[in-house]
Amino acid sequence: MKVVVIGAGAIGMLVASFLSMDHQVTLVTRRSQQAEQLNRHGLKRVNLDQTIHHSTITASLKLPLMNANTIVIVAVKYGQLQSIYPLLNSLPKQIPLLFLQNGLAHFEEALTLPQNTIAFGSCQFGAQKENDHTVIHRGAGVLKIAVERGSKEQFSTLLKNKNPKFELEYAPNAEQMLFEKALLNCFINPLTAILKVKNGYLIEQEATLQILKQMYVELKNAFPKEMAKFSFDDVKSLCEKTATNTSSMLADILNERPTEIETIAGAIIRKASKKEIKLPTLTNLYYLLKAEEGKRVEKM
Ligand SMILES: NC(=O)C1=CN([C@@H]2O[C@H](COP(=O)(O)OP(=O)(O)OC[C@H]3O[C@@H](n4cnc5c(N)ncnc54)[C@H](OP(=O)(O)O)[C@@H]3O)[C@@H](O)[C@H]2O)C=CC1
Ligand SMILES: CC(C)(CO)C(=O)C(=O)O
Repeated sequence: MKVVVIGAGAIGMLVASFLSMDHQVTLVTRRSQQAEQLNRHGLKRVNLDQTIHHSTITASLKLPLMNANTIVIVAVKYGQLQSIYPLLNSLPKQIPLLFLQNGLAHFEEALTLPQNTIAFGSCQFGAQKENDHTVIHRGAGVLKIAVERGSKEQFSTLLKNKNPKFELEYAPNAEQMLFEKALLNCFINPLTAILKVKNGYLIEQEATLQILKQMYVELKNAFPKEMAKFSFDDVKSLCEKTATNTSSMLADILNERPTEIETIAGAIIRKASKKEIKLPTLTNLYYLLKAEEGKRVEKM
């Protein structure tokens, strides 16, 4: 089938690289230099075991011609979606869309698009962009796909993938899946971005472990049903599996880009606040991260 991936960042390049092993993939970039690099050198993936895979994909600034057998995957950051919505709006209604953002804010926005089939993904793995044509796989984990509207069948070819290095699975409820992932991101993303450490560091140090534990107790108190799905060991396990990853929020801080703090921690804090429950640890991390983002504005 034809797969169009919009956004050639860490996740877009990793997903495009794995899917190109079975499908015809077009990677839509924002910058012409990146499209040129990808078309000249190909897309290079550094696997978990350090082996190298070269993928054959087409890179382009524009969307390719699509047919009934095309899926569009949106792999830009939440803050960049606003610039993509007009493009998605203009696509035929029959083209299924799959959104791969972390956080909660894109859920309702995506559902206002006219496409018949809208799905959401939850990436439980790490990816790091090394340069415009190289991506590093940082931690094994599944890509969960939940179809919120329309036909699950449109994703069945994609889900037939049997690559053990890149597992895909259906999740029954998109909103729940995104909520659970956002909770997990609350443990890893703000703290790694504030401390400027890789994910694994959080469970190596007693001090950071204590912060994670405190946050676990507070989140469990606020969201007992959702938090019942994972134990503190699951939080540790995600840190362990993605130990060498630069979290997506740390990557934003290091590259002086806006972070996804609002759609991740902000959204969770607001949900708790609606229940009149405070999340002091997460709220402190939220403000520290905002202060870190503010520093960049001052520098300019
Ligand atoms: N990285 C990770 O380990 C994980 C990330 N995620 C989530 O996946 C999502 C993507 O994150 P990630 O890949 O890390 O982000 P990146 O910042 O690495 O990639 C985003 C890409 O989108 C591109 N882009 C922005 N605007 C447009 C546009 N209008 N048209 C085409 N491309 C555009 C950017 O291009 P340019 O470079 O030119 O600005 C960039 O390459 C986020 O929601 C993140 O939270 C989830 C799990 C793990
Ligand atoms: C899975 C994890 C924690 C990987 O770093 C991630 O979602 C992110 O970086 O945003």
